[in-house]
Amino acid sequence: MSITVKNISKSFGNTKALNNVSFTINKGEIVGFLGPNGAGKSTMMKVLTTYHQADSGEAYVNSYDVTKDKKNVQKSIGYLAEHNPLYLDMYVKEYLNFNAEVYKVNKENIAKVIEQTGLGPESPKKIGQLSKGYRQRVGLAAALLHDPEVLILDEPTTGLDPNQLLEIRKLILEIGKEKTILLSTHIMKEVEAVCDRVLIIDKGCLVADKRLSDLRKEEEQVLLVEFDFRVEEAFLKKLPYATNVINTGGFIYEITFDTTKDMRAEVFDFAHDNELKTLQLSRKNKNLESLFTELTQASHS
Ligand SMILES: Nc1ncnc2c1ncn2[C@@H]1O[C@H](COP(=O)(O)OP(=O)(O)OP(=O)(O)O)[C@@H](O)[C@H]1O
Repeated sequence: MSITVKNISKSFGNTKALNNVSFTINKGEIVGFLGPNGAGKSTMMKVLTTYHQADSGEAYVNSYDVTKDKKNVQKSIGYLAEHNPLYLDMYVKEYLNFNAEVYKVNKENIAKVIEQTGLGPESPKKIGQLSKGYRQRVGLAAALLHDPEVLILDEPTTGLDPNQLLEIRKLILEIGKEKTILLSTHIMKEVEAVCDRVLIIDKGCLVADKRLSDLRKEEEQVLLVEFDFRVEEAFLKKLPYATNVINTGGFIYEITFDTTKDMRAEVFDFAHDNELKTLQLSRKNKNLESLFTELTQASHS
């Protein structure tokens, strides 16, 4: 087990930032830590990196206790903070060299992390001259310098343009082949793009712990279809796998299917065979986004 969290609670004054949170992360997993603003993501990460001490509960990284064995925990973790502090006047190599000295890391690792994070062509430049995406790579390179088993990334793609975002995600996937990664975000697409599993936290409480593959399997398929005529709901229910039909207004119907097979072609053919015209047909899927909304909005409304 790379990370074990048991009943962790942490308050700041009257704010309960973490409320009895428990989860485990296996070696080699990429886990998304998803939650609205202020849900407790950064606080949890800071407990794991030993920056914050929890009020109660236990947490272990690489089997080391975060309160009793801070040194070994820190050696096991590479951390990219939300506001990644970089010295903009330093050259990339100089910055990594500085980090290697501070953390007493073998300097041979510098070339390795430059290669690993694709910083090669930019490495002779000053950090201040780099784009935000490349600055984030410098942060990642620094986090990887001591070759930690676990990487903790706090909102690693915030503020990046769409191209930089895709590149950093690709890099995270690549690094994830060798490391356990816990990454916080409020972007659901990010979780879908890079994670094996998602933990959803809301108001300090863990409200979901799901494998993305299970979530995909569980998904019901909901199609929104508009015909040129009124059709009886019971008639539409004759479609294979149809479990529910709702007329949402006019000649528009929301049809739920209990199958992973894409039913759009089937609906189109059904309309055609019954002399109906299909004016629109779209998939309104139940996915991570709807799960997130379901779990985090109930308590906000
Ligand atoms: N050092 C602190 N002092 C006081 N309150 C804090 C401190 N750190 C966090 N909090 C509070 O604890 C709660 C959880 O904050 P946290 O930063 O962990 O949330 P988050 O999920 O990371 O949010 P975001 O997505 O906005 O970064 C918030 O209500 C926040 O205001």
